Amino acid sequence: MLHIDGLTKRFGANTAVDAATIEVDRAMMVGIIGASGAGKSTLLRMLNRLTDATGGAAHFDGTEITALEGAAKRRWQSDCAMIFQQFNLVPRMDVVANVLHGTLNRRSTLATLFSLYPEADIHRAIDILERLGIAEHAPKRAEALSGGQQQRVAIARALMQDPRMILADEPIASLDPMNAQIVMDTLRRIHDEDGRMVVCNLHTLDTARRYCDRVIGMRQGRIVFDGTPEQLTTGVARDIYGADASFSESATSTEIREHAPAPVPA
Ligand SMILES: Nc1ncnc2c1ncn2[C@@H]1O[C@H](COP(=O)(O)OP(=O)(O)OP(=O)(O)O)[C@@H](O)[C@H]1O
Repeated sequence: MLHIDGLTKRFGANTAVDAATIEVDRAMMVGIIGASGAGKSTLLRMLNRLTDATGGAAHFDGTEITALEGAAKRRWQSDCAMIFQQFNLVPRMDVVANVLHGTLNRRSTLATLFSLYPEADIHRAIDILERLGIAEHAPKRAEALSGGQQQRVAIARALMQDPRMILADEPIASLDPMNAQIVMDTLRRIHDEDGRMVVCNLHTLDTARRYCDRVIGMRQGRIVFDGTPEQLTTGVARDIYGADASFSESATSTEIREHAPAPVPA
């Protein structure tokens, strides 16, 4: 299914991703973890061709995606929808229009210019919003929604493309723990119900353990762990994050906890 072979990206003297090799033979939910700067975003960006690789190759279902150009490259970018930490919605546009944006690459420039959407697409957009539990917000401007709701709109926009793979780059990094859980539940559901492959960059260990079938650990551009959530022990995590014996898992946790009330000023 997805074969990544020696994929490398250099920025000048800095090697952001160093000969990454990953074999995924069936659609699953893959989590990529690692400290800030480990190369997680760069790896995803090479897969959806926002960034060109310096070396190596990636294949999806037999097609060398790192070699695609022109229309074939655009088709692939539509086949692997990307979700970002900052949602990347058009804030002043309503929710439905944001979701319909997911069809832009298969519509004519003229239709896009005049916001002419086929009725079937509008119905589909509403159906997807319903599925994600946010249809009641359809007429609102995106900027009026909470972060968690906005991220679900971004997921709806991705689904509108009917992608073969979803790449999520730190989709919960800007969310509070409650909304983080809703968004991760949504991504997991999409995987379970649609059988779509989901590759998700995550900051936090507990999220990777809880939601992913397979976890890949990156450190300084290299893949230093590739295994099941059960194999991701505290010792392994310490290697991935490059921390010493004082490494504490809670430092990378998004678990929902009761917060102690703030002290009342005297
Ligand atoms: N466009 C760029 N130009 C130069 N260097 C870059 C560029 N993008 C990323 N880098 C560098 O590549 C390395 C990997 O960055 P990347 O953003 O992929 O890491 P990350 O694991 O996703 O980090 P974070 O969790 O902070 O997003 C870093 O050293 C970063 O400074």
